[in-house]
Amino acid sequence: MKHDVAEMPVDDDIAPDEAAPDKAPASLIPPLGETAVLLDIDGTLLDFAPTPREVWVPPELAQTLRLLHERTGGALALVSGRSLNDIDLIFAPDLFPAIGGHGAEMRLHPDSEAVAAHAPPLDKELKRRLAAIAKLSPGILLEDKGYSLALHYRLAPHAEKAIYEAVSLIRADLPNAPIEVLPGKSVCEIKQAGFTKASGVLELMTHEPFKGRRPFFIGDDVTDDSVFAIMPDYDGLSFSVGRRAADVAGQFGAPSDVRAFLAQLLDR
Ligand SMILES: O=P(O)(O)OC[C@H]1O[C@H](O[C@H]2O[C@H](CO)[C@@H](O)[C@H](O)[C@H]2O)[C@H](O)[C@@H](O)[C@@H]1O
Ligand SMILES: [Mg+2]
Repeated sequence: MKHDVAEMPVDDDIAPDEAAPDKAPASLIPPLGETAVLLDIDGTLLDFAPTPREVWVPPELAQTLRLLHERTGGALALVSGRSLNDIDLIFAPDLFPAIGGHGAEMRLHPDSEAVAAHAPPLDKELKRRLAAIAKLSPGILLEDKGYSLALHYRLAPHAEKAIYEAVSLIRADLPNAPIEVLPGKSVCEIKQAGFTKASGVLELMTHEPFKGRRPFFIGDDVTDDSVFAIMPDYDGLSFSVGRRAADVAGQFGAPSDVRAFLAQLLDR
């Protein structure tokens, strides 16, 4: 069985588009007091690692994020497919405002316990059926994010087709289930429908200190396209990483370029 086009996985080794601006000049970004900094995590701030738990936050990046958070008056948010809990563990001891789970969760202030949840958890029985797909091959890793379940195959690339086929069969069996399949980088994720990174950002931008600012967003994956699409609504800018994308103001080759760019914003 063939994958649906919408379910096709994404290659994380695509060369940057030669035609797109290959730099994101810091001069495009408004003064830090007027902008909101919105950042995807994996493949944008952080280099890919063999497994989700093995990512590493360079100390220089942590310091850059702290300073940007301070100098934007708190208007810096991480916008990730990861759960908020996971984001906090990765960046510990730092806490940043964040949208987690592809828009399922949001926390506005780093010192706030309040997390707005925008979806019920994925059905338990469905999760069990999806989890059984991991039995297809050693190396397939399960990541349970509550609102979604991710099947990672970076360590079992040969299993990609079989994973998507097995997921398609389960979906076909549940035509009315409010779920969708998100293809990612060596990952097939099944999530509740009804929220996206963009719906999370739309809500975030209604709150202080984000409200009224000109945001910029940097992201690497197809799940980031929904946020690219809404940046013009705020007179904002988008930048992609390692891939071509519509309507971006520039693109970075790799996360190391993004880290250097963010550090540069502090020197202006
Ligand atoms: O939206 P993001 O912040 O970019 O998160 C996307 C997914 O990132 C993580 O998986 C990816 O990164 C792992 C660590 O480098 C890598 O091993 C895996 O192959 C990638 O797919 C995370 O585990 C997912 O939950 C996020 O949705
Ligand atoms: Mg990413």
